[in-house]
Amino acid sequence: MSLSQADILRALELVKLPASGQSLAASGRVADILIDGGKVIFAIGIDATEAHAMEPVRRAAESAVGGLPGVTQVLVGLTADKAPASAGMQARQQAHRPGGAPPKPAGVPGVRQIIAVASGKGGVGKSTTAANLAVALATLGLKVGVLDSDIYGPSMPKIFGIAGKPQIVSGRTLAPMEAYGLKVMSIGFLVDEETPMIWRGPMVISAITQMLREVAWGDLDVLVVDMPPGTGDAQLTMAQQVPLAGAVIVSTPQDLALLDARRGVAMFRKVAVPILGLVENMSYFICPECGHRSDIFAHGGARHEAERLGVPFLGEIPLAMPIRETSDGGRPIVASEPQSAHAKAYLALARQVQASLGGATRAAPRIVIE
Ligand SMILES: Nc1ncnc2c1ncn2[C@@H]1O[C@H](COP(=O)(O)OP(=O)(O)OP(=O)(O)O)[C@@H](O)[C@H]1O
Repeated sequence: MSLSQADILRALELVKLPASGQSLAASGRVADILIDGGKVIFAIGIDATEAHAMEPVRRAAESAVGGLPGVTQVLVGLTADKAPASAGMQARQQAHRPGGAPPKPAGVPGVRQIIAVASGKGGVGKSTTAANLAVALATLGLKVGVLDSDIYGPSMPKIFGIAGKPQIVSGRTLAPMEAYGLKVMSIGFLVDEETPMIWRGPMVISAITQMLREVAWGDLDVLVVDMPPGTGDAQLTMAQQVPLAGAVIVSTPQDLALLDARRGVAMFRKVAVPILGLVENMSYFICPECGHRSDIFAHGGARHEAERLGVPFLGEIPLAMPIRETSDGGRPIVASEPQSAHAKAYLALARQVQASLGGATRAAPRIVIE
């Protein structure tokens, strides 16, 4: 017998909301129920300020539906349609909390620092930079993890050449995959390529929360989070809900990409995440035949932009065939050709990041209304 939406809602009648005692099924908060064989995915709509209070409801909903005959897997996300940056929301938060500051996201046990690698737009080489930066940080002696939260195009399984699915270690906790001495978790391991529609956008926030907190990361010095590209609500909420020590913004040197990078810097500033700096990717081209260097995109734009914005400039990564080939072939260049000039560019970047992390402390996130 196949499962229906009515079956799911019946199971959710047993789950009560903490404040009102109303059943979750009757609350009108259940949305986007997707049934695929024994796999059930749905969302619970929340106000972003309720994320903490509603987590037990999310778990209860998962176990209620998980108990239905025929259900093999359940994924439930808390979705806040709007980033909690509206004036009304802030007023509500201040009314509830005498200090006025929204709660600081809890740290992840065992993980010393979490950094985001972000870009204002897609296709600038954010994931390639994140992967090589992670390997370079490990080369410097740090214990490093990579969390690929790019719901629009998770690329870490490909960049690290990882096939298969993570194993469950206990309850809901997953073991991260491993590659080149790094612990790696990707939304790409968890969601089928055909499934993502409802995960995209708001669902991304609960997906990343689960990947942060329900993965056995063990002891890590740095967790590098590959963010989804862009500066929309999902990214803003993520920047606010992950306890970030800082953000690295990747841009190419063209004016348009730099404009987007500026938006990226503004987004992290809005939620008081320190900007570790700007990286210029595809900065210049060195001809593999003759060694001649060409500044294809008028290189240097990101350095000027960083100066203008008052953020550190972290370095330039050339546009180079070996970077693309190794990245697309599952062998990031810092691991596969560590002596190459290209790998050294990433190592220089990693040294800068390591140095700025030494001093970076996370202020309590504060939403600034402009
Ligand atoms: N410095 C570089 N030199 C040559 N190719 C590069 C470089 N950086 C990235 N690439 C290539 O550009 C393509 C896009 O890179 P990548 O997937 O890292 O970008 P992204 O910004 O994460 O993209 P998306 O926004 O789609 O996730 C890939 O084929 C990658 O191998």
